[in-house]
Amino acid sequence: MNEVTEPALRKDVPAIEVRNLYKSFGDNEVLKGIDFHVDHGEVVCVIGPSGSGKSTLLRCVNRLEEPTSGTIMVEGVDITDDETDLDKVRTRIGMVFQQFNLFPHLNVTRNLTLAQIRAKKRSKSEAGEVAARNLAKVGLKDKATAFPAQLSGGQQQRVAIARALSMDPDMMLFDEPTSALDPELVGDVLDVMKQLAKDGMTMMVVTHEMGFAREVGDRVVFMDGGVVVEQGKPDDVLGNPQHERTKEFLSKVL
Ligand SMILES: Nc1ncnc2c1ncn2[C@@H]1O[C@H](COP(=O)(O)OP(=O)(O)OP(=O)(O)O)[C@@H](O)[C@H]1O
Repeated sequence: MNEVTEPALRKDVPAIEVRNLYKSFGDNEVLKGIDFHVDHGEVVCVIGPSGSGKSTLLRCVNRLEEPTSGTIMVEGVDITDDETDLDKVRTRIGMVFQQFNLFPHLNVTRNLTLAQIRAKKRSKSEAGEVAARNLAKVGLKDKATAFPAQLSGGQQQRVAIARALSMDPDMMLFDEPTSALDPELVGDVLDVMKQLAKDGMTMMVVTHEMGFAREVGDRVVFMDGGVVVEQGKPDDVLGNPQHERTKEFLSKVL
């Protein structure tokens, strides 16, 4: 079986580039002209109040939501163009959700190998090797045969990260990956994400973890009311915000 290989990664354009993006759900205009980008190897943390459109922006980036208008380029490919083969682009994007979305009836290894075998056409043994390598990366080598229900929420989220990594993504999107976790389990997941960032992974992280944004983010983007209000280096946006809306939000969360 020949593994499916993807076209070469374009480094001369941003990993993600969003231009003038609008998204409405019925009468509710949630994104109102967003310009946003993530460079290769960059960690961009998107923060903002509940309902500001952070998750919707992230979900538009791999077309889990269809934008109302605007352009989204992923590694130079226009994913808002109807002619684009979305599946090919999606395989380059690893996605981690608030709810871990593991298959409950499959053990950890099978959770990691299923998509590799189906979408990447890897053999079972090859997929198993990749799975083992990524489980080791998230510190869960000893859980290969466990079922999701036997794991803590933090362990399940680390399995979800390992599953995404097993598809060899060029970039990872995280949608509030620690929001569903008990506080004492959050650190282990953030540590795995920190290591990924150190290894050079391109990351877009929607998060309420301001400590993570400050320590790990290369750039922080503050959204409110469906627009990007302010963005810049974490120490600037979080430590010396320029806009009243940013100041007001940070006064509540820091
Ligand atoms: N599938 C959907 N159908 C209808 N409305 C939606 C849908 N998804 C999101 N919305 C609405 O879009 C708005 C923005 O939601 P979104 O989840 O993007 O915000 P958020 O900034 O990520 O908030 P939170 O931090 O609470 O997750 C909300 O008013 C929400 O109700």
